[in-house]
Amino acid sequence: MRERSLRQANWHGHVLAVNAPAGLRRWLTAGGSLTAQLKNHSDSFRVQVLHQHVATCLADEARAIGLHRPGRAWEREVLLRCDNRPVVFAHTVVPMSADASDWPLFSALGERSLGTTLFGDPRVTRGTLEYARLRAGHPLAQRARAALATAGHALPDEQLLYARRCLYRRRQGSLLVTEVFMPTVAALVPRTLNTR
Ligand SMILES: C=C(O[C@@H]1C=C(C(=O)O)C=C[C@H]1O)C(=O)O
Repeated sequence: MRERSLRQANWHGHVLAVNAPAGLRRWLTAGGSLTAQLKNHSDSFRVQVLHQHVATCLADEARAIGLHRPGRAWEREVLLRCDNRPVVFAHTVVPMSADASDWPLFSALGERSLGTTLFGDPRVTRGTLEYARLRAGHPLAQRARAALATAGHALPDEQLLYARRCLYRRRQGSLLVTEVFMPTVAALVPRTLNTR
């Protein structure tokens, strides 16, 4: 049981349940596209693709994407960088049952933001946001730390990581986006005259 609890998070429907610091809470609860928000808080924004491949989905996301147990899914993991500093580790899964017509742009995204294909598409519906504080043993916390360490921005082991996830649907397909926010995101400042 202990092993299971370390590798799975308690996802809550209300951000206050995870007791996130105020500076993070506003990001966790921000509506609309995270990409658009981050672009408005930086002079340069980049999606660094870590990988996009077939993998076994995580234990605490199987049911969310309609699987009875962890199974194969398309998995995309990226670091979102503001002014070249990684601020969000994002993990997206699409069940293999989805076909190309459900998410026509997903497989060829490259360094384009997934958000640009979700927001503005009238066929996409967005579910409710869920929030969690990830223990150090959660696979997404481990992957986020590894990605940050590789990028030269290692986090102390005791650093708490807060995440949110949201289920998107389009035609017969589902797509689950989980975003792990780095503490540095709280220091971003809006660009008031951003004309991009
Ligand atoms: C869902 C969005 O797309 C963002 C970009 C992602 C990507 O390119 O893989 C993943 C998650 C998001 O942080 C968004 O911008 O809101």
